[in-house]
Amino acid sequence: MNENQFQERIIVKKASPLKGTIRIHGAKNAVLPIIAASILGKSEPSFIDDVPDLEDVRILCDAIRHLGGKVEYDSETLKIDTTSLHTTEPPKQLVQQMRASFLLMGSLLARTGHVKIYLPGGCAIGARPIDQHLKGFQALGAKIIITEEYVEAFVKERLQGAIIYLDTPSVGATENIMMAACLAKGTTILENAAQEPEIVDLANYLNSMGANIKGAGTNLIRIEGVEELYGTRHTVIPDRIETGTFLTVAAITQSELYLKGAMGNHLRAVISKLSEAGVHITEDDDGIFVSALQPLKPLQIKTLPYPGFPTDMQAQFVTMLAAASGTSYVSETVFENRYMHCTELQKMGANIIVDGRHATVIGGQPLQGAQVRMTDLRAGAAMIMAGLIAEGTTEITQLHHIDRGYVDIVGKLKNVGAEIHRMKPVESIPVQVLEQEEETITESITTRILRPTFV
Ligand SMILES: CC(=O)N[C@H]1[C@@H](OP(=O)(O)OP(=O)(O)OC[C@H]2O[C@@H](n3ccc(=O)[nH]c3=O)[C@H](O)[C@@H]2O)O[C@H](CO)[C@@H](O)[C@@H]1O
Ligand SMILES: C=C(OP(=O)(O)O)C(=O)O
Repeated sequence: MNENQFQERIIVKKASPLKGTIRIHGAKNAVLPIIAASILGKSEPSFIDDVPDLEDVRILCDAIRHLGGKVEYDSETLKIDTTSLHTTEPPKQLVQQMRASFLLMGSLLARTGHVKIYLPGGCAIGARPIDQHLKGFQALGAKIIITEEYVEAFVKERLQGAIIYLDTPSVGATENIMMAACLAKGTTILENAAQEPEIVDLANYLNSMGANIKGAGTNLIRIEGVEELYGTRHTVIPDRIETGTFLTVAAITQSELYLKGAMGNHLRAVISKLSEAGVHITEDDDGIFVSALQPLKPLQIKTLPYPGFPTDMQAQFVTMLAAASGTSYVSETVFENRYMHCTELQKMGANIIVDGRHATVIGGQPLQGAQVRMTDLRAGAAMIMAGLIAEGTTEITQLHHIDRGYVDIVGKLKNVGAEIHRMKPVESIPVQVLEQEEETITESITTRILRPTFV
């Protein structure tokens, strides 16, 4: 018995070409800021539709409940009522589980004039400072105290509109400052703002709550502060990273898939790179059809803020390129420590050389099934992709990473023909069983413990 059996894990086997339809869920990175923004609604609940059932969503909803909000989740609709709040201190243990929890800062500060929030956790893909968020709040007139563990911010009356230039187009800082500025007195101009589709979705939600935001989706956002915001109804955009992930799954397994609900407009850089690699993609009003029946060509990729190539697709592309015929070059310019999946891919036989922010992927080396870990969320998807083309069986642990951001990825892949199962960890084995079944123990325990939790 190997030590992995004491952990929950995904077992994946080499796949024949996959075929069928995969439904794309609402975007994690859109719904999280929207949940944080719901705090700004002083009257009427918000109804958020197409909310993916993800661990990050559950954690943020728990944080809202802790603050005094009422949250219900039914049939992918979240009802959030934040008309009365009773604390401005989100709980440490929830905040430290995820990066997006820090987005509670802008909305709590604007709504109540105070917030005390612990420094956020999340995927270890780089240092991930919060200086641009704080710079924005200070410009809006907040007094800030920072310790090694938490940040506390106060404002006497209302925040005041300001001109804020972001040193780097941070997604989270743009969202946090945009939320805070909605209730500030006067006009805020946010320069060098991030332009991601999730920012546009957040601005649409805020505007429908009564805010006055113009320019979201460009690098200059103008926010006229209003007196009050109220709950509203909003549908979350489809997840472009989940879509991109399944596009690369199709590419690496030489498959044909239809991604229902996917929106190509948010994925121009990814679709363009896949086309360059020889993958055929057609879009219609309901989704994206991908056909990858030719050998993959190598690529050069550089991750950049939107509309550039997304860092959240880098791990999946590196894995796909390990199966291409030729050498690819990848540069990661957004996060300084986002190649941990390469070490795991190397265990499977991939020929990848990492040098600082650059990775050279020498494609075409056959992969072998191995025991590997998910080192972060997207690396988790990358491990599954590698398992789908590796000879034999791949066992993947550290599944909490994938649960943060993909709704039932195992079930979705199984539905299109993949041999993939999620296994519960082995429970402790009674000594007498070990003694009685000495001869047949390996097989009987293995059969008992390898029961899939999803069928
Ligand atoms: C919940 C969510 O939406 N997460 C996404 C969001 O993360 P997140 O909002 O954390 O990412 P940012 O855009 O803020 O980070 C981009 C870069 O800016 C730097 N930075 C950021 C803030 C700051 O105050 N100072 C600073 O220097 C970061 O270290 C990083 O190098 O955008 C990232 C970049 O597309 C994605 O990978 C994440 O999936
Ligand atoms: C890095 C990611 O998320 P987060 O910012 O929540 O850690 C991601 O979605 O790939």
